[in-house]
Amino acid sequence: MVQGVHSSVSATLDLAGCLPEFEVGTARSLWATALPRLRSEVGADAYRAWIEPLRLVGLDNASVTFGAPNGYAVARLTTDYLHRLQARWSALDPVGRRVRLIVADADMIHANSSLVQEANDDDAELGLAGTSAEPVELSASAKTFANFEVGEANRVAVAIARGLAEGPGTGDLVFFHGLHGVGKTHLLEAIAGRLRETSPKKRVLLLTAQRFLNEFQSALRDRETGPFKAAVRGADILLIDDLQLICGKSATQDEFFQTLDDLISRGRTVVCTADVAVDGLQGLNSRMRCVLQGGFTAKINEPDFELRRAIARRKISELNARRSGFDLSEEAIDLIAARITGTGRAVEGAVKQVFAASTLIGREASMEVVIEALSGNWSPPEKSVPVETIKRRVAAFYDLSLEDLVSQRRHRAVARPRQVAMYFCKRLTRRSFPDIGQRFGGRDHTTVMHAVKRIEELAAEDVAFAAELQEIGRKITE
Ligand SMILES: Nc1ncnc2c1ncn2[C@@H]1O[C@H](COP(=O)(O)OP(=O)(O)OP(=O)(O)O)[C@@H](O)[C@H]1O
Repeated sequence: MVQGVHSSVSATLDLAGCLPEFEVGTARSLWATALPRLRSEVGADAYRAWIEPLRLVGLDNASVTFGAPNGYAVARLTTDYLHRLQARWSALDPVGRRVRLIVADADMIHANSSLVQEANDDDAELGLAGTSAEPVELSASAKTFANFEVGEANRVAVAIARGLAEGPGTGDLVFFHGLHGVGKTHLLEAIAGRLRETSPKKRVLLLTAQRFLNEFQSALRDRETGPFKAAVRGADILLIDDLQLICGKSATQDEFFQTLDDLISRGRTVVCTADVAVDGLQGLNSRMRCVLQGGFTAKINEPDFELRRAIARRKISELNARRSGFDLSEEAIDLIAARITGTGRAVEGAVKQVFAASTLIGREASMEVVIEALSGNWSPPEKSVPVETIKRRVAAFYDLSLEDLVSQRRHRAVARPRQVAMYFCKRLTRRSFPDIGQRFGGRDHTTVMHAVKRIEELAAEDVAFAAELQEIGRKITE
């Protein structure tokens, strides 16, 4: 998994058992020796932004591991600075260990916050810090604006996020909400990553609300809330993910409210996400509700067909970086986007499933492999409806005969209702594209895929058509 972050300048000898003593303490002083040189090589700003936050978190016979505060930092370090880190390290280490980079703590972004500092200091004793340290799958997990696909579903949220990342205002409170998997965390990480580039001096803290809760409760238990408060309130920009997790926890909510109040009154920025809109947050106290309602709010919707295609393409190219040669045809991408009608995470999961299937059998991801891999992954229809019922209800709605609906006539007055009927067959049954095609006058599966896509596009563009679809859907399922 970590191969992606290895430098090519690596020692590949099997050194186990024949190493000179090389303790963690030695490694730390060696790193301390390398730092001034690195600073002069990369310049003070880049040093502060990328290298200074690194912590030595692991050491074995073959490699030395540094923890960076997030996937974005790992990606940036790997592309721009790993060769230098490796060169400096190799010049000092008698056995030339390979330099590896991992995310030391996915929740905490800002390495200079006292919370992270303390964690690193404690962990350093162990040589392998933070049991939570997870190796990073490089391109797949660095969440940036560059790898976040934009469409109607998330355009407003992305514009706000970009604005914050380029230059946060003073005292802004922003609230993003949307279903699980629509990309809220991705956006927060993108904001944090970009801020580290544009404003390396700003203290950016990204926490899940769960982490906020845990840290706060453990501080309460120890009767020592001061350091926790100082760390959180010391942020210039506080990003809190999954706010719904602290709803109903009254002491934590109060603390969060005070934090928010304190930060905003001092012109700092707070960004929160949740899986529902403010009104839907159960157990949120009225003060918090009121404050959140006063901020900027943007909903991130589920992606439409086009956006799902873009996300699928993006995830394919990220996986391609891990196994070159992995690619999918446009037809296969259409199939995924038409069939996986959930969130970005669902699309990503489907692509990964195809990747795993084609890797397992050591074959190209042909259409056959894609269909096979996704067969257990179809989103279940909300309600299973016989194809004949769909055809009859759609024909009745448009005042057409059943024969017209399945005929070869291509006049728009017949072709559009046919597409609508195909769309509902896909949405409300488990039938495959070829099967549906067969039931509409022996048409090809690509015609059905095109129909689904077209209807989704029209519904996104035209409110009246979306309402018409809803009405037809209601008639079919009543
Ligand atoms: N528009 C998009 N472009 C690229 N990737 C996306 C997009 N939307 C979602 N994803 C991907 O889907 C996955 C899930 O996204 P993320 O974790 O950000 O969702 P979330 O809304 O925070 O979910 P949760 O509420 O469960 O935390 C991530 O790997 C993310 O990169």
